[in-house]
Amino acid sequence: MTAAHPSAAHATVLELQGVHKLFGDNHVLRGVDLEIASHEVVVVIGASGSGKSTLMRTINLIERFDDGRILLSGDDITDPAVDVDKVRARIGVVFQHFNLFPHMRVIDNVTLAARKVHGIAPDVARDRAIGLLETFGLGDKVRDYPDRLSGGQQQRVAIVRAIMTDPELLLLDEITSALDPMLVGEVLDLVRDLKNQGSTILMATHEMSFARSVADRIVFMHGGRPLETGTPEQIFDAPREPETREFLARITHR
Ligand SMILES: Nc1ncnc2c1ncn2[C@@H]1O[C@H](COP(=O)(O)OP(=O)(O)OP(=O)(O)O)[C@@H](O)[C@H]1O
Repeated sequence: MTAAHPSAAHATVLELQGVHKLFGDNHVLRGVDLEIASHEVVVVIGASGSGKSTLMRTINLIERFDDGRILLSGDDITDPAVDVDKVRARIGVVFQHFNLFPHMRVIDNVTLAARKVHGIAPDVARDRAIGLLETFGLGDKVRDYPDRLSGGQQQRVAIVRAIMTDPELLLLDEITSALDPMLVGEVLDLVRDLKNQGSTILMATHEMSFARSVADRIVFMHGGRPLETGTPEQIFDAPREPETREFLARITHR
């Protein structure tokens, strides 16, 4: 397995410049600067409430933010004139809760937004969905309803849905937090497959061993901004900042 490493040869997919977000007087994001290169897997770690989900939701334009800029492959997606649906077709998102429609079969869950929001022709969407479901071991679930699937299978379906538009960036927000521990591995294996296929991924997780094995770069969020960023070895084995050391000691002993 060859890990993708950020280098000058890789184009920048995502760039955050001084992003601030407040909920009332709760100043959650305090000037976040972050760059992600093409094919890079960046994992965001940090204490509960440090703003990881808010960061994800801000990038996908679910949360309005208060200051700063976000560029996607050089395009300012925070310009008020942007077409939000077009931006969202370029960013795949998976949340903690799968949010599949219970009354729709897997194939329809996977193709719905691609057809209705992103304008992909129904037969093209269907062929692509079946191909992806087969690739990720869900080929026999195409016509099932979500309640016939395990939580891990449902989350894999949600990931397939997120990559239907072949997005430039995939945001994965605590995608294993709601799963039975037995089912976490199959979902993380799919993320590993996506990395090996060259996806560009920003992921928030509490799965530290996965972060260590898959991330090209770890971002430690603290005090509303990335306090420390580095390779997994730098962050987990030789953190510079006392806050990083304290966080890691706490989760190790949990
Ligand atoms: N919709 C909202 N309205 C008001 N406050 C919010 C909202 N969403 C998040 N917050 C606040 O923003 C802060 C950061 O929350 P966020 O969910 O981003 O943290 P997190 O790092 O993802 O936490 P966790 O690891 O528990 O998922 C918290 O203080 C939270 O209460």
